[in-house]
Amino acid sequence: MKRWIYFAYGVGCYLLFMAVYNYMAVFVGNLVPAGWRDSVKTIDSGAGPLTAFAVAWDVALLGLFAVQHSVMARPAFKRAWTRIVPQEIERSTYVLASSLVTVVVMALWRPIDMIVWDVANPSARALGWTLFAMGWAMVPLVSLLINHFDLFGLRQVWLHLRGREYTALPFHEPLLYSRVRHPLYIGWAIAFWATPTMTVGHLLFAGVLTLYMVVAAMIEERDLVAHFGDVYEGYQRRVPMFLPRLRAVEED
Ligand SMILES: C[S@@+](CC[C@H](N)C(=O)[O-])C[C@H]1O[C@@H](n2cnc3c(N)ncnc32)[C@H](O)[C@@H]1O
Repeated sequence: MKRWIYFAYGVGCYLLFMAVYNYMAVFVGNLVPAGWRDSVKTIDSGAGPLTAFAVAWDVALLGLFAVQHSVMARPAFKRAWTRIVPQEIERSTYVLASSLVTVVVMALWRPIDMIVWDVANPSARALGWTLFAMGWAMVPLVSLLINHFDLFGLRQVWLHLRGREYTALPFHEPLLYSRVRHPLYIGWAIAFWATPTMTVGHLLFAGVLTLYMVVAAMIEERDLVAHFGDVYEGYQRRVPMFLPRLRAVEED
């Protein structure tokens, strides 16, 4: 019975994350039909002036997101945390906490409507939207490369349901991972930055989260070196963090 409860909990956390992820794309892209703009919150919905308070408020919300994400992902936190939360549902609980914090950030977000750029050319606008769609598609696709189901806690509850021991995933460098070490974060950055109309609020969101991902990647790599040892250190020497090397430059 307990196995089924854990499994249902894991699936529930996963489905909640998927719903939040889809709403986040709507939120960041302001993808709300005209008639619904008063009732569905987006990054730019409602008039919001540029004030020091609005900037501080939004940065504090993003700080909350960063702290939850990074602290709960650390091995030391997990060791302490799993004295309270069963090991099998630790990852699902992380996914649940991340989803709830993301909902809080979006719900309490204060839009700052001053325009930074607004592309007029229709082809350039279409290019902006194409990049936006690519970014939001890239995140789940890249997660499939390393192991989507482990990342979101489903593998853990599935193995438990089948009465099998959890095994940590091996190091690998499939497709994009052979060009850059953090393609998932590249996907997020594209999703946040690609827009034909950029407001100060949206710029703050994209800028702070991009900065956070750079710091998060450095912290994550310390754990990956501790976990995979020489293999990951060799990977660090061969493969750049975020920007792929151009072959022509490599051969020079
Ligand atoms: C949220 S994912 C982000 C992965 C990476 N930072 C990126 O942007 O693509 C974090 C987890 O992916 C796993 N991971 C990252 N790189 C990996 C690799 N090359 N091989 C296996 N697992 C990896 C680690 O377990 C890490 O905790």
